[in-house]
Amino acid sequence: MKNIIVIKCGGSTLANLSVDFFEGIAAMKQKGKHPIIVHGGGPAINRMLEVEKVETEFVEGLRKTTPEVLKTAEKVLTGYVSESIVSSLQQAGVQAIGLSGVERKLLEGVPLDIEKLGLVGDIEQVNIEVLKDQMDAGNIPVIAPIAFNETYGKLNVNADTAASAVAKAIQAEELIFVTDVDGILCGGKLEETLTVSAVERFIENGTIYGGMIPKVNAATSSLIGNIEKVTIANGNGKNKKKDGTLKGTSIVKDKVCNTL
Ligand SMILES: Nc1ncnc2c1ncn2[C@@H]1O[C@H](COP(=O)(O)OP(=O)(O)O)[C@@H](O)[C@H]1O
Ligand SMILES: CC(=O)N[C@@H](CCC(=O)OP(=O)(O)O)C(=O)O
Repeated sequence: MKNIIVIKCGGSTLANLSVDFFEGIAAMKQKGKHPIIVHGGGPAINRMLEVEKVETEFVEGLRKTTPEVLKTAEKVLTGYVSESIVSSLQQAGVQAIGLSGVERKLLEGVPLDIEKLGLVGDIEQVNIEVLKDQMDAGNIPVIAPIAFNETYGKLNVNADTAASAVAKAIQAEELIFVTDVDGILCGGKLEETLTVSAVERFIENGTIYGGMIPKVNAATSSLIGNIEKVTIANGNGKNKKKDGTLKGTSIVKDKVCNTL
């Protein structure tokens, strides 16, 4: 679909998102773009698990998910986090609707490795009709990364992975990861544009680590089909271009060498 922009709001930055940020999304819609939000909520899940005295562990950037952890993750993501984004968008003057990935099988998942990660999924299919129906009704979809699975019922999905799957399936023109840093930093300096192979080198030499790894992997895997531009930017709103769009790191395809 034309003019679709998928915006992934990282849990790291949700508390810092300003009125200005949500008004920016409302302005996008008023200009004829179709924003879709996919959100995380890792820190909020951590806080709730602490209150509930449930232990949690990350394996290669992914939360090992027992049935108990899944219950809490779902409650936090589809409840508190989703509702606060929906209400902020509505305060900015646009209609929004919270959707769990389970809703009408919006996100269909497959377990990655039950033994190692428990109920953690990758996305096998995105049923974009669910999104189209909401957009046709004038609503901005706000998606929580819980996927449906026939065997296990529900799976916990990394929100960067979910955003990338949604962007690819709906053929978005742009994917933006909003996080708590200005973009990809190298020696403290912001890299404004990086090619896929430069990103791979940065992972190899340790410049990119931790939570940035699933994000850049999701970013590079999105650079197929319609998506020409993937940006990683800060949600604090301090880093803006003259036209009001967020400044950050753009990840672009490697130039194809013409060997003829
Ligand atoms: N090269 C890098 N440049 C910037 N941040 C990096 C880099 N490598 C790792 N990071 C880390 O990635 C974090 C963002 O990922 P994460 O915490 O998972 O955010 P989110 O919740 O937004 O998905 C940053 O806060 C930073 O600690
Ligand atoms: C499998 C897995 O790790 N799921 C994540 C889902 C939320 C998420 O990805 O939130 P951020 O965007 O804040 O990282 C979790 O349970 O924390």
